[in-house]
Amino acid sequence: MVQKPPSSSQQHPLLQRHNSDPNPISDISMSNSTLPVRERNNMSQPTVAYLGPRASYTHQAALQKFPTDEYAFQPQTEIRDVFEAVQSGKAQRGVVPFENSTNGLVAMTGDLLAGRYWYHPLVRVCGDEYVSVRHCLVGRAMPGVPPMTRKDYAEGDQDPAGHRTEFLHVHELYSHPQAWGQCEKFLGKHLSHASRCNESSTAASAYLVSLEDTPGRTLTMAAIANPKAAEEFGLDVLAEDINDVMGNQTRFLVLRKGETKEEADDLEPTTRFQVSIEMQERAQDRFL
Ligand SMILES: O=C(O)C(=O)Cc1ccccc1
Repeated sequence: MVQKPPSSSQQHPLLQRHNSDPNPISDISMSNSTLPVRERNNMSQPTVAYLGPRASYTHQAALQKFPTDEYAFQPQTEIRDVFEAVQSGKAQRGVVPFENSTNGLVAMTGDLLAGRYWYHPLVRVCGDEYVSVRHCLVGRAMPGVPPMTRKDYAEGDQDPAGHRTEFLHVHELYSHPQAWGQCEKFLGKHLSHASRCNESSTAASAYLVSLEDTPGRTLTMAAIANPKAAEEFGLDVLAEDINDVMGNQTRFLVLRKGETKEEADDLEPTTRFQVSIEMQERAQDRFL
């Protein structure tokens, strides 16, 4: 589980930071850049591929890690597209979500690192970045209805009926599969009637909801995403801070292409059905 402690000595071995990049493109320093920053296509700048679209948590991790005046940022639709961009050399670095403090490994990243999809033999992990994840329910607000706050939500806990009616009109929820498990209390209490649809990222789910303009449908769809995604795609925040655990964090990995095929050949392909801890151990072999 990821919980960024004050000192790395207190970290679980699987979660220790890997910030040393023996082969940096340039000096990779932290930056406090905030969204939104437009992607640039300046060929002279190294490219960072990330799980997009803009305003995803992964975008935020990429912007925290790489200075926006030195790198071009390239959103990718799927996590495997980030691996592909790094493997093919189209991007010099990749950023993917890896694990979360509330509900653990991001399965697709684990699978790709462990070799279940053995198509990216030269991709290596060369750094990491932590992002505080404060999910919101985003969609179209009823006219005049303000966002539900965490305080409203806590007060709801004391309601003997245990249920509230604010979101009965929402029938379809969209998000990245990892987000459901981080918001189970809120969803169980307010949206147990809604069906859940998996999208490639939280920001992609907000974008999808924003595309719906059929009268009578717009209020029935909502997404779990970053408030910046609501802003980016013209949606309203319907409920703030809906993650079960305050201090919810995700650790993102920075990928780069390995120097030689020999490095890759030292790793054996895994079988399809290895359990998560074995995948994590094997994934560790990919760290530089
Ligand atoms: O980056 C995103 O927006 C994602 O969808 C990945 C994710 C999902 C849940 C928590 C953090 C990152």
